[in-house]
Amino acid sequence: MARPLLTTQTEQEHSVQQKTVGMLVYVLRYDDLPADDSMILPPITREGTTYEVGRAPEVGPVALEGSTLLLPDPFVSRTHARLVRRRGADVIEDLGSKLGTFVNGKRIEGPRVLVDGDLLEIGHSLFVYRLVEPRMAGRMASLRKGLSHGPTRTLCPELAGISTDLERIARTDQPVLLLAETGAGKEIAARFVHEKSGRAGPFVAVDCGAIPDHLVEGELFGHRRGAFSGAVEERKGRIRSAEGGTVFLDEIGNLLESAQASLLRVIQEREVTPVGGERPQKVDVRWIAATNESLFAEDSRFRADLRARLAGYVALLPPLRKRREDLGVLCADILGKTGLPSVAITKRAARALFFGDLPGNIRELERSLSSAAVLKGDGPIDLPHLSVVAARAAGKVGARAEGSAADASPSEPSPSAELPRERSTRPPREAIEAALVQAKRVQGEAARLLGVHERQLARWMDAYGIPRGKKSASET
Ligand SMILES: Nc1ncnc2c1ncn2[C@@H]1O[C@H](COP(=O)(O)OP(=O)(O)OP(=O)(O)O)[C@@H](O)[C@H]1O
Repeated sequence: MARPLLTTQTEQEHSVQQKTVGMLVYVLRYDDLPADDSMILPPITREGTTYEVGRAPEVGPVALEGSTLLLPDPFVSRTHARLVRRRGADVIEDLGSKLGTFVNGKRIEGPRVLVDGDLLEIGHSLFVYRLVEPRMAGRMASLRKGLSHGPTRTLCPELAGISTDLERIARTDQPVLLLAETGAGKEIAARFVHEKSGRAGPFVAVDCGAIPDHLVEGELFGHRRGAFSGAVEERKGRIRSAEGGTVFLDEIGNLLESAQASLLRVIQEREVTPVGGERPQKVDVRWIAATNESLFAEDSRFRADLRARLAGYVALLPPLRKRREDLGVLCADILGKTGLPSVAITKRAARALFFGDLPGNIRELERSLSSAAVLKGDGPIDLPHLSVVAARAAGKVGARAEGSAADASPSEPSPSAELPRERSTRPPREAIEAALVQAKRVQGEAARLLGVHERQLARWMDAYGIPRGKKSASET
């Protein structure tokens, strides 16, 4: 008879272990942002397995030797911290390091269960912890440095999954609809599809939100000479310019309703009639559309039939705050363009920039880092060099202090204003269950493992319908 995997576990614990696997990603070092040495560590799948993290004896690349991760970081103690899989959860413990181990900007006092998206600082080295499906965790770990995604790479499991799908879809004629927040990399993804499509024609991007209303149809479909006043010569239009290639309709949600109807006809009939023309012209293009609006909302003014035409494959690209494991690659890509051999950032500035919501996504990161790299002079990037972060922090402080915005110095924002609020978002059910299992169902202990107040844990347990645990270890 086959032996159960873990004979001491209850069924509930076992299912917690099966659903997701922890994936620890070494992201970057504050003292060398463009180093481009991010690495996905093999997942810990067996009970009791441990990683130790310590300082590398010499300067060199980050190295995994057996189960020890060696960081070339002078702020890391020789034996600094340990990650251990215990009762279906991954737990981080400080091993008496000199400078401590931090989760989401807070020094840990004892063992701490990690949950999806946690930001771990060991010395000046930043890690992101993700919970992913076991199959995906294995795949990502085998890639180690991430999956290539156009001109860049990704270590984010969700984006890697989308990127793989996009590469396969690229070889078909299926239209692609990219949904993402502003600056999250829609155009990069669209160019990736074009590159992988093997289509010989050009990639033509059209910003549907930037064309004045009265010019939209002429711009897209072209016009005959004399079609309207000002049409002094014939124009091909953007769609026919992409013949044999790809049309990328950015901000499609802003397209005029009349143009939506014409575009629908073009996609259906595969022919374009220029403004003022009578004879339609055949066109062979691949359609990619993108928007940061919800075209699927009930009150959307976007035509459902056009949406259905464009949505051959729909990709929901994650915002940067959900893929912080890519920060190392992005910093290297962005700072690589500056030509600076090495760029450092102070810990407080790193927290303000990397731990915040980053509503402008990659574009915000790009602008912040590029200008900070100029402003910093010979030293590291510090808070006063991060003008966007500073302005936002000042805005928040101002909003809170009702009319006292002037009190908030834009050159010295409070880093805490940008830090994610301590576990205000509900972790997944399995993380809560794992903490309860680990704490032998003593709620106070489970709350401590999760880094929240006991009352907060109780609210989450109620929301998930998890039965209440024990008030103390002595309670039966
Ligand atoms: N890997 C990368 N390395 C460096 N810069 C990047 C990377 N990915 C994206 N960017 C930059 O981030 C910015 C936003 O990327 P992109 O234009 O693809 O996003 P978008 O979602 O299309 O933006 P928008 O919503 O404004 O149309 C661009 O300036 C782009 O050059």
